[in-house]
Amino acid sequence: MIDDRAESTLTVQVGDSPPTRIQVRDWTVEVNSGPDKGKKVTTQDALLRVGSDPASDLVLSDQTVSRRHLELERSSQGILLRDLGSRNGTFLDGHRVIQVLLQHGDKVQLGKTKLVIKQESRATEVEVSGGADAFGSLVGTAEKTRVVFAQLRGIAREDMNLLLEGETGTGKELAARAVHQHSMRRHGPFKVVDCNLITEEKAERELFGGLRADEDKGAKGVFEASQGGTLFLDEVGELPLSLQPKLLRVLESREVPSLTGAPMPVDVRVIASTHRNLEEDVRQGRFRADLYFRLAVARVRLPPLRTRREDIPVLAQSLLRGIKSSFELTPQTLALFEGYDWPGNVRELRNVLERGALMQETGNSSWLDFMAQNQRRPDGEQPTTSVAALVTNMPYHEAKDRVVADFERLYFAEVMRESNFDMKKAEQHTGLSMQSLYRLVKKNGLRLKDLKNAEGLDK
Ligand SMILES: Nc1ncnc2c1ncn2[C@@H]1O[C@H](COP(=O)(O)OP(=O)(O)OP(=O)(O)O)[C@@H](O)[C@H]1O
Repeated sequence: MIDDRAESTLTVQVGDSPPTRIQVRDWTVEVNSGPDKGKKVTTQDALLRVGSDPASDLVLSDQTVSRRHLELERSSQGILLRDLGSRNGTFLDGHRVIQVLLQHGDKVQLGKTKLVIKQESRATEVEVSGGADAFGSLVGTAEKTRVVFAQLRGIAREDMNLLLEGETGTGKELAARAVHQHSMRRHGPFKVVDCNLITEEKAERELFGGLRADEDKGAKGVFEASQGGTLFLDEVGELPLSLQPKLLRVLESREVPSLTGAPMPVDVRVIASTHRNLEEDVRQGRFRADLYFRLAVARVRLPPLRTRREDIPVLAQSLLRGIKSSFELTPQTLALFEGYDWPGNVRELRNVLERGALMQETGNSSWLDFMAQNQRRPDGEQPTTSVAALVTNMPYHEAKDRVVADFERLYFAEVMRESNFDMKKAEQHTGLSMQSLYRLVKKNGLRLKDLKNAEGLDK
């Protein structure tokens, strides 16, 4: 449907404007009534997820609340609420809302729960680069991204442990590498441990060292191998509870057992990552509080790509350079990318570009086709559909709503861009009435100021 032949190509310069200082303000979401009354979260993060899923930032026990019910995003205009296809809906002043800009003090109803959203007066000033920015191999241009880079730059200089939070594919491992490269440990080793794979038996041998079998005598534990450098504990929330005290002991004593059993000092900075809400895991007894505080001396949250769409052009350019493809990005393609939600974040964008480059070579250029085909499991082995990847762990109605919402967003983004936001053309193309079209276009977040010829509407 969309012609991907290049009309113009886009180039983005990194670091081309002087730095500016911006204020990052705290904001609070508090449960005003319902089963979790009194529970609250205060944050400087750009995004806060609310639901009954334990990975949410505000976890509700209210059974009428969906697992992924809504998300709140701080933007320059205020707090933007997005219902994530919840089963029982989200209400503001008695009206069901899909997406709405909240005012300070607004009360939002979801199930039996009422939330109040407040902007706090406390603010921190952060110096960020102007324009586009980079930190190690991470690139970005959105203000949120530049704030994250400024935080990481500051933390890299200090020798403290760091916890990186964020959804899959948001760049946590790249961020850890970049912090290492910008720290005084940069000439030392950078080692990665995937905590998903650590079992009790493996932990003694591979993680902490000591107690090695004869055939392993020459092998070092990973703490010892990271001596003078950085150890990245990927998905630390998956570390079995039984091993957590051992890790805590090493972090506190800065020693691991040597071959002789005598303690050996280790000088290692630990950076951990998680896609979970570890604070909630601590509350639920799934993660030790003392270990959490040791790891999260500094904490940085990498925002999902859907909340920093301005990053997409510069990211796409940079990823294409990495793929070494001659593939050209047209404004239409970028517009389509910017209208998509990227549940797999930057990794998914990279996969789409790799697939796009391949499809271009084979003469097939339908973006919709390959956006739909794009969803594969992170290990890249077992092909699956976008639908299955997103929703298999949700109840049926929630899953269905979510899939329909995703389809609508993609469909209307493409139709409106193809028709150059001409409502009459879009009406003919979709076969919908002007009223329905208008409602669906608006619901799916397309900019009203771009719409043309929207006559005959009963607004
Ligand atoms: N800001 C960025 N700039 C450039 N590339 C990025 C950026 N963020 C992520 N990427 C790309 O996305 C891929 C995934 O990043 P990374 O492995 O660091 O994510 P992650 O958050 O650690 O994911 P997971 O939690 O699934 O392990 C990287 O290989 C890189 O290509």
